[in-house]
Amino acid sequence: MSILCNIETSSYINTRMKIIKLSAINSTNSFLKEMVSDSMVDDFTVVVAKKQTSGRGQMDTKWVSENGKNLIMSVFCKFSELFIAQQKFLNYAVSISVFEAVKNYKPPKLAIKWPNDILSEKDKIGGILIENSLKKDKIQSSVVGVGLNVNQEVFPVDLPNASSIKKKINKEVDLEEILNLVLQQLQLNIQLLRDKQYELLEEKYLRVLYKKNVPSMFKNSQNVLFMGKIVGISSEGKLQIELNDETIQEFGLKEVSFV
Ligand SMILES: O=C(O)CCCC[C@@H]1SC[C@@H]2NC(=O)N[C@@H]21
Repeated sequence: MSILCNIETSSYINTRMKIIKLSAINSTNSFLKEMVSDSMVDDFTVVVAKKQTSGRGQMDTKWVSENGKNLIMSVFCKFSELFIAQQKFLNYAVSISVFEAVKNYKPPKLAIKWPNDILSEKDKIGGILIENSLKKDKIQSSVVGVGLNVNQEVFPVDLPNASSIKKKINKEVDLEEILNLVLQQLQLNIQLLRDKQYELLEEKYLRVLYKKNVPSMFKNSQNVLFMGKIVGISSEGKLQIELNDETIQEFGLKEVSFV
């Protein structure tokens, strides 16, 4: 694999976790997926990069991050009993982990915006891209990608709501420290998932969900504005919004946005 020449270090941070540090890569998710297809990967292998040349976000967007300033990482997780229908709990476990790690730095109004954006105030400081390998009705394994804006201070003008922890707390954050916090949290919450602690994961997620129970303006896929409040997540992982007439409607990822 030609990409292996970028490896800076490869070590174990504890008995369970192998960590590969790269100076540059196309995408840590793509790199790990390639390793998985070559069967080179143990459970909880972590890939961290200083820079991505083709970082990927949700819904075919790009994830751009200034070289060496932020956390760019992917983790490989194996599952034996996780059904595709339980995907939302994996999403909860990962979002909660990033949230809890960032919480240590006390950025203002930290929240998870459904499904898995990390916000401080109204600004996005982190995103998550989970790519699954499926067999029949189960998730066999996942590559969990996390992009967290840590010390970047300047963002492209076309991303007015992008920010970083440093911008929010006016202090530089140690990248190695926050990496370890995210990994500790991931080990904890992925274990909860493997232990089928679904109610606990849902409770943790809903407690910090952005605008939960707060009357808000939304836009549907036909660009129609409407008022409502988020009341929960359906069993299929859709956003449940209570409308003014007290009916509850469910929305998939492409079907609704905040205004
Ligand atoms: O759109 C989003 O909010 C998700 C962004 C996820 C970005 C991370 S950075 C590390 C990993 N590698 C990628 O190419 N994407 C994810």
